[in-house]
Amino acid sequence: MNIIRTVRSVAFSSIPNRTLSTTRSLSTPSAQYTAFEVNDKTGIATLTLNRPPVNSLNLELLTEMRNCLKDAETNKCKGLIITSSSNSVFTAGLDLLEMYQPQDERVKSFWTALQSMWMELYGSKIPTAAAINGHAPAGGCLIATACEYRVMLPNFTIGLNETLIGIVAPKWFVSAFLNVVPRRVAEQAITQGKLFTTAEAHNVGLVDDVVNTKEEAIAKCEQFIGSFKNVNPYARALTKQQFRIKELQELEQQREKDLQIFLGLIMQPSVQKAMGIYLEGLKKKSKKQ
Ligand SMILES: CCCCCCCCCCCC/C=C/CC(=O)SCCNC(=O)CCNC(=O)[C@H](O)C(C)(C)COP(=O)(O)OP(=O)(O)OC[C@H]1O[C@@H](n2cnc3c(N)ncnc32)[C@H](O)[C@@H]1OP(=O)(O)O
Repeated sequence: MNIIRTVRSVAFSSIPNRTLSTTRSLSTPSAQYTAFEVNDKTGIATLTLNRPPVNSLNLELLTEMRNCLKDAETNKCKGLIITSSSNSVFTAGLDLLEMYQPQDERVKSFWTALQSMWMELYGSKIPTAAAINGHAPAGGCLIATACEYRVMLPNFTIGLNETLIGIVAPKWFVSAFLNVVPRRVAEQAITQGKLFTTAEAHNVGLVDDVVNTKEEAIAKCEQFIGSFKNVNPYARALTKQQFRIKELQELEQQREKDLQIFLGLIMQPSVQKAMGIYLEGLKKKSKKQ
């Protein structure tokens, strides 16, 4: 079996030491917000998001994620699992501070990094799975729906809630959502900015399974990835591509236009105002806790 040696990781205290002796993780100074480990026995890579308190996706985290995804594919990992080091948040979605009163060059790099990360994940040749061990609003849901399989822990929420913040979920956010949820359910939910509870998400097919612990979630993801063990990886990748190529090509061809639409929307004074109020509300809530 191909033993994977090139991995990125950071040492951080919030993740308990794995007892699995076959998991290899090397430290690289550039990885600040992610841990990337590959199990030498199964060949499955795990990418753990670790940007406390809520894994909000800023430019650096998005860039690290993309690098890990590339590494997993280059090293021919058997599959990739995405999870979080937090006990309550998978990811709170895009870092609102990147979009609120932004700096011109940084916000452009930020959106470009999001596009790149999504294309890498959505178009990944290897099987991908999300172990959703906490809330997954907006960009969190985007990451989950880009994967091929989702398992979630109870009593959390997931969905595209952009309209509630006064922003619009871009077309590629919606198309990935539509892959897993019937059109009518999707239209209603996304226009309402609905966040589904775990049970509701399971009911509409937004998540495939519900389990009680993170360990069980990882095991389910491993099981999903293991289900391809007798399938030719090349044939699998090309077949997956047939399902996903349209959205990937669309975004690839429209990247600049998508960026300009994003900038045009978030720079509108009414959108900035709505985002400011939303952020204020989050901060007040956080102080009360
Ligand atoms: C014509 C049509 C054209 C269409 C074109 C479209 C163009 C594009 C438009 C733009 C699209 C932009 C897309 C955006 C997608 C997103 O992902 S936006 C982000 C959405 N995220 C959320 O709404 C989640 C907000 N957070 C929460 O609900 C909660 O934090 C939580 C449930 C995730 C966790 O709760 P809890 O554990 O109780 O933590 P808190 O106390 O709430 O938070 C702690 C701390 O974190 C800050 N924070 C939370 N979320 C974010 C975030 N997303 N970004 C930045 N910061 C965040 C929060 O303020 C607290 O901070 P302090 O400790 O008070 O400093």
